[in-house]
Formats: sequence, structure tokens, C-alpha cells
Amino acid sequence: MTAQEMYDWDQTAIQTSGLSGTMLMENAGRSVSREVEKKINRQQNVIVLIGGGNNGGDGYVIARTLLNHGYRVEAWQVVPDEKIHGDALTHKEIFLQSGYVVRHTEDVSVLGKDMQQADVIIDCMLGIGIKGKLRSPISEVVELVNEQNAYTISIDIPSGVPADEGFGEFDAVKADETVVIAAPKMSAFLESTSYYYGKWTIVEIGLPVKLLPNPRRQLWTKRDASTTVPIRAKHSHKGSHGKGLVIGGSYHMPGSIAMTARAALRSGIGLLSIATPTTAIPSVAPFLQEATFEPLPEEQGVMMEIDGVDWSKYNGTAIGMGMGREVNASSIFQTLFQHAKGPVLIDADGLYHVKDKLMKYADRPDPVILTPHPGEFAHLIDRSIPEVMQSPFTLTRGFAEKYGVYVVLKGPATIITSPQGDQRVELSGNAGLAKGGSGDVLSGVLLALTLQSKSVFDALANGCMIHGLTAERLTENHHSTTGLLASDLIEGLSETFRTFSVSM
Ligand SMILES: NC(=O)C1=CN([C@@H]2O[C@H](COP(=O)(O)OP(=O)(O)OC[C@H]3O[C@@H](n4cnc5c(N)ncnc54)[C@H](O)[C@@H]3O)[C@@H](O)[C@H]2O)[C@@H](O)CC1
Ligand SMILES: Nc1ncnc2c1ncn2[C@@H]1O[C@H](COP(=O)(O)OP(=O)(O)O)[C@@H](O)[C@H]1O
Ligand SMILES: [K+]
Repeated sequence: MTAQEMYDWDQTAIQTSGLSGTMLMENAGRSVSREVEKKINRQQNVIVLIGGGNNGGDGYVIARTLLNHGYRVEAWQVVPDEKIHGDALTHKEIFLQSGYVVRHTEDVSVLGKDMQQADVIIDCMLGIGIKGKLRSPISEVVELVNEQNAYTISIDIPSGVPADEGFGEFDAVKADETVVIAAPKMSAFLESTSYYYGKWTIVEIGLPVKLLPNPRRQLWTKRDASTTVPIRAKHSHKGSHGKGLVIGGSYHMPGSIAMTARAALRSGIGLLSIATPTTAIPSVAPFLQEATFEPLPEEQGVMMEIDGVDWSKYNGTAIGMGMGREVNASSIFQTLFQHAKGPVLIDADGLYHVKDKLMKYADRPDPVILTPHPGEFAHLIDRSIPEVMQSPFTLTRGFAEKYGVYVVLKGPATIITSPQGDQRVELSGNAGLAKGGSGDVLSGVLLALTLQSKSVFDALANGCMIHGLTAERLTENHHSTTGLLASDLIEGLSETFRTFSVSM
């Protein structure tokens, strides 16, 4: 969610349900404490850093709860008394009237000495209400926190990190972990900000789910996947699971299309054919006994046209992997969009070729799916990669709506957007995937699942999850993130699908 969406939810809950701000703050502090208590023990010295807004108010509840439970806690208020008001002031008074003591940072160096004795720092200085650059004394305290060896747990957001996307430079607490209140904020998913969160978990604070404003953004979970991954019906036949065509490859780059095709087969596609230059077929065929071929006319190992393809045989197409930049793109994409039936997935070199042809495809009745990494997406929209990384949610939503396409923006947090602008974030996977070939495998998985699912949107989210979970499982067991190959990933898909069907 964005900060504004959080405030709206909070306000709607208070105005409509009869819950009060102080009740929600009590709930928040207690839910967070339950989570924090899993990580700390009663011999450790704990410091709670309390700021001037409601994040600080949560801090007062957390400090009181932990003290009531017998933990060694010092509550440090890092802003002057006059900054504490509203619900936070109510909870400060409850804290004091419970017989506990607040320490104040008139002199930051005193807090600094105290911090050196701390085993755990709980950071409740700033939440979603941060505006602009950090001001004194919080700026100094943030610096101090980051110098300590103590285990740092931030509440809701590491203090200083903006909640939303689109921000440039900032200073912030580098947390070991973050306990997020009610719903993850956008910054938990961006490359430049997610680092500050460490590991994060979400706690529920009693906000009424029915009053949730719909942000049209959703974190895709294993539970979502387990109810939507296609199940093979007992009496199905090969035609029920999709008849896919993969177009790509060249004499010099036969590998990527072979991986896409094999991944599609490992993901349950009923029939698969490969359209590739004739001279590439001998390199591709040995990996794919189950596939058939559409040999394409070529010049110097690169495909020239796809006019000879028998389109009646296929109900879904993936195009682009290894096709090269020298192809006759106008003819190929014109033929494709005139004749191809069912979803068309465009990846890799294909994305390069469609850049100036995008308007045309908005009217296509069947789905168009683009699967760029941030570099490819930046090229598509004529922005820089840092700009894409800073505002991926807004930029992909704008693009998908404008052109009427699905966009899968790949990365550690993959963002999947529908042509209507609905978004899903999928977090599985690890740096073992940061290698040439992983994206080719993903395209194959996505093509296969799209042809087997009722919903393209579900298929894309599930495909990203199955791809990522396979990498996680393989690197937990026999591989490492260093040694994992895209081809290992393909062979590992089978086991991931098995655990999925078992878990259902
Ligand atoms: N439903 C919800 O959204 C709930 C939110 N709660 C908590 O409330 C927080 C939001 O509370 P607030 O809106 O009061 O925001 P914050 O707690 O983030 O604090 C804003 C305060 O910090 C100061 N400040 C802002 N930018 C600063 C800067 N750059 N340098 C120094 N000081 C700065 C401002 O003076 C303002 O008073 C959430 O993050 C969460 O922790 C909970 O209390 C319970 C319910
Ligand atoms: N560090 C990472 N953590 C999680 N997933 C990653 C990471 N690096 C890459 N991936 C995933 O690996 C795939 C890489 O795709 P892409 O960049 O197109 O590779 P290629 O085109 O070389 O095959 C994407 O699915 C991406 O989400
Ligand atoms: K915080």
C-alpha cells in the first residue's frame, strides 16, 4: 500500500466501525510485541526509540508490553515532549501511569553510550509519516543506531525510509528485521529501499478487512497459488493442456529457445512446436525429443519470415528468445499478430522489436504478455533503469493500461500487471536466478501455465512463483546460488509442481 492508502484505511475504520485510534495503537503495539518476543530474551538489554508521531505511540505500547512481560527495556523518547500528542500522548500517559520511566535525549551522546550496552534496538522513531530529509535529533540517532552491533528491529518501516515509490536519496535505519503493521508499504519491494527492511513480517492489528480500500495491488502468496495452479483432470488429453509454439533462436543462439521449450514441456503443456531457423534445429532437437519443429527460412543463421507457419495447429505463442536483432521484424510481427491465436508472450529480443509497434496490439482480442527485466522495460518506455527501479508500480501500471497488455516486470520482487492495471507482487526466488537463461525458462513456464489456466493473470503470478520456488528449493538442497544453472531449474520444475499438487 501507499502511505495515503494506509491513512484512508485507518480513517475509514475509525469513522465506520467504532474502533478508535487508541485501540488500534494498542492492538498494533501488542501484535508487534508478540512478534518481537519470538526474537529476544529476558537477559538482553532492549532499547525502544520513540519518535513524535503514531509510530512513537506504537513504541510506548511495545515498551509497556515488554516491561509487563519481564523484559529489560529502556524507553528513550528522541523528540521533545511537546511533539507527543493525540493517541501517542494517551499511550505515553498509560506508560507513565503503569509505573515506567521515560528517558529523554537532551544529549544524544548519552543515548549513544546507552546504546552500546544494548543487545536489541527497537526503532519506533518514524513510520509512514516521514516527510523530507531527516531532521535533528532523529538524523543523529539514526546514524548512531547504524553504528551499533545490536540487533535492530524496526516497526512498520525502518525510520527514514519513505513508504512510497518515487523517492531518491534518503538516510535511514538499516534494520535486521522489520515488523510491518497491517500491510506492506510499496518501499518493501523496491531495490533501493527493501534493503533497509532486512527480513520483514506483517502483523494484523484489527483493521476491518471489509473496509479495506482496494489498492488493486496484491502480494501473491503460496495460498493464492495453491488454489489456482491448474490441476490435471483425470480424463484430459494432450489437446486439453495447450498447443504452444515457441518462435526464436538462431544458428548462433540456439540455447535460449531450447530452454524455453523444455521449461514449457516440464510445466505441463500438451503439445509444443518450435519455429527456428533450419540450421539451428540440429542444436536444439537433442534436448527436446517431445517437441516438433517448424523450420524457418533464414539468412546467415537468422530467421527471415514466419509466413510458412501453420497457425491452425497452435493456441498460444511465445516469441523472442535468441531470435537476434537482425531479423526482418516488421514482417515477422505483422504475420504473428495477423494469424496467431490465443495469448502471445513476448520476451528478450522480441521486446526490442515490438518497441515501436506497440500501439497496434492494444486492439488484439487475445492477450499480449510482455516479460521485460528492468533494462528491457526502461528501453520500452524510454526511461533510465534507475527511474524504472524507483517507480516500478506506477510505470508498469501506466504502460499496461495504455497498451492493453500484461506486463511481467522481473526481479527479486516481480510485479505482474494486467491490462486493467491490477497488480500482483511475487517475491520467490534468489540470486541463483541472476544468470543468463533464467528468463528463458520463465517464459516457457508462463506460456505453459497460461494455456492451462482459466485466468491469464493467475497463470502469470503462479508461473513466477513456481520458477522462484524451484530456485529456492534447489539451492537449499544440492545446488548453491553460485552454481545453479538455468538448465537445473528446468529439471527442478517437476518436483515443485509435485509439492504444489501434494499441498492442495
Ligand atoms: N492503521 C494505521 O495506519 C496505524 C498506524 N500506526 C502507526 O502510525 C504510524 C504513522 O503515524 P504518523 O502519521 O504519526 O507518522 P510517523 O509516526 O511516521 O511520524 C510523523 C512525525 O514525525 C515527524 N517527522 C516527519 N518527517 C520527519 C523528518 N524527516 N525528520 C524528523 N521528523 C520527522 C513529524 O513531525 C510527525 O510528527 C505508522 O507508521 C504506524 O507505525 C499505528 O499506531 C496503528 C494504526
Ligand atoms: N537476485 C534475484 N532474486 C530473485 N530473482 C531473480 C534475481 N535475479 C534474477 N531473478 C529472476 O530471474 C529471471 C531473469 O530473467 P532475465 O533477466 O530475462 O534473464 P535472461 O534473459 O538472461 O534469461 C527473472 O525471472 C528474475 O525475476
Ligand atoms: K520505524
